[in-house]
Amino acid sequence: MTSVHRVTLVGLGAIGASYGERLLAAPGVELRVLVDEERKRRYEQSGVRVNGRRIDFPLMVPATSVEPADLVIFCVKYDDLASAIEMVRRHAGPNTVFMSLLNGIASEDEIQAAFPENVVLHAISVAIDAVREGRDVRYSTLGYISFGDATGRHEDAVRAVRDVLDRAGIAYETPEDILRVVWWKFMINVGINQASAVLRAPYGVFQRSEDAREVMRMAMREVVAIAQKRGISLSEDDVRGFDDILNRMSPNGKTSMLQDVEAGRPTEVEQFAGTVIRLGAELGVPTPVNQLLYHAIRTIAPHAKMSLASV
Ligand SMILES: NC(=O)C1=CN([C@@H]2O[C@H](COP(=O)(O)OP(=O)(O)OC[C@H]3O[C@@H](n4cnc5c(N)ncnc54)[C@H](OP(=O)(O)O)[C@@H]3O)[C@@H](O)[C@H]2O)C=CC1
Ligand SMILES: CC(C)(CO)C(=O)C(=O)O
Repeated sequence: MTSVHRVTLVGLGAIGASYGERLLAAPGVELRVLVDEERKRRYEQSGVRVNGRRIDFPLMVPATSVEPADLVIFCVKYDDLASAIEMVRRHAGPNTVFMSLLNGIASEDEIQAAFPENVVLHAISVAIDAVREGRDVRYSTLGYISFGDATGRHEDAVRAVRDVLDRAGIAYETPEDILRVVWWKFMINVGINQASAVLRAPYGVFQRSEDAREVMRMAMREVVAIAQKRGISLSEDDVRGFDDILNRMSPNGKTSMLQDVEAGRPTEVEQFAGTVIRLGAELGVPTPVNQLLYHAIRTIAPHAKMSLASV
C-alpha cells in the first residue's frame, strides 16, 4: 500500500470520536464510520459531539457495499472486538491494513487470526485524556499514537499510516520495538486504569497522592515481573517513568475503566488483571495485587459470566 485514502473506523466512543474528528477533516481522506442499524439511529438522533461541537460523522451500516478500506481502525472495547471484526469484513480487501487502538495485549492477534493474509500493525494511544458522557466526548490532549510493524516486513504500510496521521494532525511515534511499547502500555493500564476504578479517582488524585500512585505501581510491578520472564525488558524505571506522562494529564480526566464503572458499563478487567493472573500462573509469577483488583473490580462493575473466576 502506498497511500491511505479510504479509512474505516469502528467504535465512535471516547478515542474513536476524538481521532475520527481529525480524520474527517484530513485532506485526501474518505472516512467511513461503521455502525449497526441501531447505533446509526441512536447517533443520528442524539448527534455526536467532540469538545462541544456537533460532528456529522459519515455513518455506514455493514450491508452497504463499499470499496475496500485502505486502513481499518478499531476503537471499540475489547468485549465488542469480535462483533466489530465481523462487521468490518465487507470493508476488507487484500490490501487493507488493520490497526487496533484497543488497550491490552490481545487485540492484534485476534484481528490477524480473522484476516490472516492482511497486514495488522500494533498500535496504542498514549496520554490521551478523552472522556465520554453519552455521545459527548471531551479531551484536552490527544497525546500520541505509538505504532509499528512487529514483523519488520511491512515498512510500506507503516509509511502510509504515518502519512495519513500527518494529514490528520494526529501525533505519533514509530518505535523500534513496538511489542515492548505495547507491553509498557499494558503495564500502565493494569496500574492506573484498575487503581482509578477501585479508588474512583481521576488523574488529579494520582498527581496529588503518593498513596494512590503506590496502589497503581504495585499492580504495575506484577506486569514488569511477567514481562521480564517473557524476555520483554520492562523495569522499575518504566514504572517510575509514567509519572511524567501522568503529571501532564488533565486533573479531571478519567481512565477508560473509571468511565466504564461510573457509567455502569462492563469493564476491561479480564484483559488487564485477568490476563496478568493467567500469565502469572503460567510463568510462576505471584500476582496477589492483581487478584485483589480483579475481584474488587468485578464486585463494582458488571462483567461476563464466564471469566477467570469461574473456570
Ligand atoms: N478513553 C481513553 O482515554 C482511552 C481508551 N483506550 C482504549 O481504547 C478502547 C476504546 O475505549 P473508549 O474509546 O474509551 O471506549 P468507549 O466505550 O468510549 O467507545 C467504544 C465505542 O465502541 C462502540 N461500539 C461497540 N461495539 C461496536 C460495534 N460492533 N460497531 C460499532 N461500534 C461499536 C460503542 O458504541 P455505543 O456507545 O453505542 O455502545 C462505543 O461508543 C479500549 O480498549 C480502551 O481501553 C486507550 C487509550 C485511552
Ligand atoms: C493511559 C490511559 C489511562 C489514558 O490514555 C488509558 O489508556 C485509558 O484510559 O484506558
